[in-house]
Amino acid sequence: MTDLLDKQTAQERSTGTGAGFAPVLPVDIRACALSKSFGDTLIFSDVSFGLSRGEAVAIVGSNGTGKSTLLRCIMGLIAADSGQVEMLGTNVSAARPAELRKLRAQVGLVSQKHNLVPRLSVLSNVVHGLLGQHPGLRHWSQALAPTGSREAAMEALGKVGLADLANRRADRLSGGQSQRVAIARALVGQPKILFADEPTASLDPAAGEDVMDLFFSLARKQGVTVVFISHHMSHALTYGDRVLGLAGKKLRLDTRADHLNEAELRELYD
Ligand SMILES: Nc1ncnc2c1ncn2[C@@H]1O[C@H](COP(=O)(O)OP(=O)(O)OP(=O)(O)O)[C@@H](O)[C@H]1O
Repeated sequence: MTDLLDKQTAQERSTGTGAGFAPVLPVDIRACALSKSFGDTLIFSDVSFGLSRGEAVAIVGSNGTGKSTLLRCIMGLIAADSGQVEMLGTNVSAARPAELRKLRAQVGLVSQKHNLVPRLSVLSNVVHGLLGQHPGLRHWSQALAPTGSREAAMEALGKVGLADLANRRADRLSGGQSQRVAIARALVGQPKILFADEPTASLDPAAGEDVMDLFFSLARKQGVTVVFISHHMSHALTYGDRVLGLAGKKLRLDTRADHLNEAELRELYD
């Protein structure tokens, strides 16, 4: 579980001071002894960790070690076979559908394939980020959305530097622009937790760096707790406060990023 040092790291970042005693922050995510198999194939077992408010944690590991599966278990998109997940004080594993919907409205996701609706405008795609809070047709298209929602979506687009592309169809964007729209969509509802599954996988190195910088500067400004999967060791060490490593069907690593170097991280892949 999260130690006091990790809590102080998150607090130091959120206050920007790094000085004095930090109050203990709430634990936003607590995973306890999670195990998951698909059929007869065990993916991982006995995975436990906790994340404090405002912490950024990178999940790393070789292909197929179960990083995405772990993320989906934490988010309650699939059920773990055993163990428990608590998110923002709700027991995800035992939550009723209405509780899960309420929880998901406080959570944002940026995935590898940004999953925009291609034939809709950029602005409508960002308005979709409010569907968790306002289910229904009014938040399907910007033309139907209430003024407040349209304004929130425009503000989010402004933060990612794409306000001037609000009316462009999403399928006319470059990969980097699409991923920025996906970030705006994830942030528009002011989530408490952001999940990102290899957010730079489809981008060239320069665009990937830009997207990571933008994603983390916005997330940190808003004090959001971030869980991200990355195959880039430098990203894990630069943007994560902590690194969780999956290998051999177990959580093999749970270490502060500033206590790790790339060579140590590479050992996880041997
Ligand atoms: N719905 C599913 N049904 C059966 N097997 C699955 C399912 N989803 C994932 N798997 C398997 O579980 C294992 C872990 O997959 P997962 O996508 O979680 O790994 P990963 O670490 O995220 O991989 P990568 O780094 O390649 O993205 C893989 O062997 C995958 O084929």
